[in-house]
Amino acid sequence: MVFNWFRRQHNEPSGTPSEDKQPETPAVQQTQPEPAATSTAENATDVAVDLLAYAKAAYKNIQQRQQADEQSETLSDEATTETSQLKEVTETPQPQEEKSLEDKEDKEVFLSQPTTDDQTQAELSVAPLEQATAEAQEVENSPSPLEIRGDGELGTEEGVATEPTVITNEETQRAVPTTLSFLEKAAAERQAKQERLIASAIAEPEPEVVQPAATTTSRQEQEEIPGFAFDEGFLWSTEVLAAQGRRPEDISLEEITWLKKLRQGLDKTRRNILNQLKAIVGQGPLNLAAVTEIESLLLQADVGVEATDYIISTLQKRLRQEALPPEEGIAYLKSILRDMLDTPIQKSGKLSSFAPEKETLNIWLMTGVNGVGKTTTIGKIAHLANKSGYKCLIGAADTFRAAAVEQVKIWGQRSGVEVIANPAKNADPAAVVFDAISAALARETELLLVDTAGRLQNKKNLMDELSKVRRIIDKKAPNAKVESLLVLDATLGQNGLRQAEVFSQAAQLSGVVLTKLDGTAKGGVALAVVQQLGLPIRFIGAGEGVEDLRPFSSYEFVEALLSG
Ligand SMILES: Nc1nc2c(ncn2[C@@H]2O[C@H](COP(=O)(O)OP(=O)(O)OP(=O)(O)O)[C@@H](O)[C@H]2O)c(=O)[nH]1
Repeated sequence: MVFNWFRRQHNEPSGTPSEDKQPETPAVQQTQPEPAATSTAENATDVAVDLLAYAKAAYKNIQQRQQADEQSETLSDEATTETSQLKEVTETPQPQEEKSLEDKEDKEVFLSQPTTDDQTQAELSVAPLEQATAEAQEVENSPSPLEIRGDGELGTEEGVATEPTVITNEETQRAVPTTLSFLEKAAAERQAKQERLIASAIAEPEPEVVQPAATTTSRQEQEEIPGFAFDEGFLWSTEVLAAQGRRPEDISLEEITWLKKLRQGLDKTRRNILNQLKAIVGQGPLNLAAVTEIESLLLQADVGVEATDYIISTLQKRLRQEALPPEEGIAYLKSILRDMLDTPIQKSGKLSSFAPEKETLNIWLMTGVNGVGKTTTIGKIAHLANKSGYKCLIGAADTFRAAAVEQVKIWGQRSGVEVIANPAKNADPAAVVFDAISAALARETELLLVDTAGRLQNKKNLMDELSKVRRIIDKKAPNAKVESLLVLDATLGQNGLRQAEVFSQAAQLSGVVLTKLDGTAKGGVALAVVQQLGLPIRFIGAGEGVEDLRPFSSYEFVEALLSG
């Protein structure tokens, strides 16, 4: 079953994701951690233990999938090597001076009847392959130095522990009589080595001193997935996914990597505001000094005046009713931010997950000024679409700048998606859109991503061009589901929002993509976007790589911004 990266759930066998399987905005509210005031120290420990067990299970699953992938890769590599070696030997038997003609004939006969039981001299010609299989088996059979049992404890299998056997070439050679012919000697050596391998495969390692589960497991796990540690970032990411009702077996390496990246991107903003906010909201109703301090913290984080005012007044209302301990105050603040981020979607009555509709032509117009990451975003969305099983196409309608077409073509190659472009210089963007829609209809494309020009002389030109493109779409694909997404560079803060206002008048925008959250961006700009533009954020980008973009989740974003 294909994983739908837009909806973040598996597609049904029909290819259509089940809307009912998981709530659109996953059970965040219900699964929010209990407020500190009502939870006892004991159940806090229980929650921590549960989360640790959950994280371990998720890590183990990722690990197993990685190993399975590696094994299948190795096996297919081996199979390829085996086939090519056999082919080579069969097709072009190399004459060897020291071997008799008889030997060579034997070899050819054996290769054409590889299942014979008798060990002929010719068998040795495939020894490396058999050896490889035996070695693979050895890896499979040999116990890992420290096993995690089903009960989560660490231990070894029952039985007498013996030192793992190390086989040296010298030892193997010593066991073989020297009076044998070269080929016989090789066969005997191989046999001896195999016997030693089998013996070592069932040998037990020295019993380990059992360490406390958490520390030993994490150390072992750290060693087992190269470059992917069972660390604080992993724990935080799994906690965020657990809170959204995800099962440990469904969690992928990509999701963890993404969440860690997002959190890292917002690290600076979080460090700048979190502790101070905690201290202020934990002091009861906000006095003037507290209001001024929160205001300055939020404005520095690019939240913008409008959104800052809203946050403070909503917070104040609650704090006047009851005093909240710091943790609970932050939990309440998080809920305000989530509500703000989700409001545009709720108002529009649309689904909170944003995905192309299957078996329908979806046209997503990507707009935004040059340099904000529009082309990169198109490439990343195309990659997500491809991975999620959608038929995707890109229309290179940013003809204003010649290099833009070339750039989008490169992203098309990177994401494995075809690009429709017009080679003529300064081609009419509407004509490119026309061609792209024709191609999309002919190929039953489900998602057509259209790159549009951002750098036009003035607002009127921009408006004219975008309206022309919309007219073509309405005429040529009246049933298509059209979205117009504005790409905004988060590092530009309030300046970016001013550009956004121009586009929102010109392009009938339906959503925003926020890019470069991995850089110097202050995450608060997301709140300014929804408050000032009234548009939902649909995707966020946090890096230049093809995997560095994901559908926006208010829950994940706010956790990355405000969880300590
Ligand atoms: N750090 C970071 N860089 C990004 C991100 N998205 C895009 N970029 C970089 O921003 C630069 C501009 O990106 P483009 O995709 O070319 O932007 P554009 O809006 O298409 O602009 P033009 O190419 O001029 O049309 C490139 O160097 C990208 O690698 C992001 O999420 N994080």
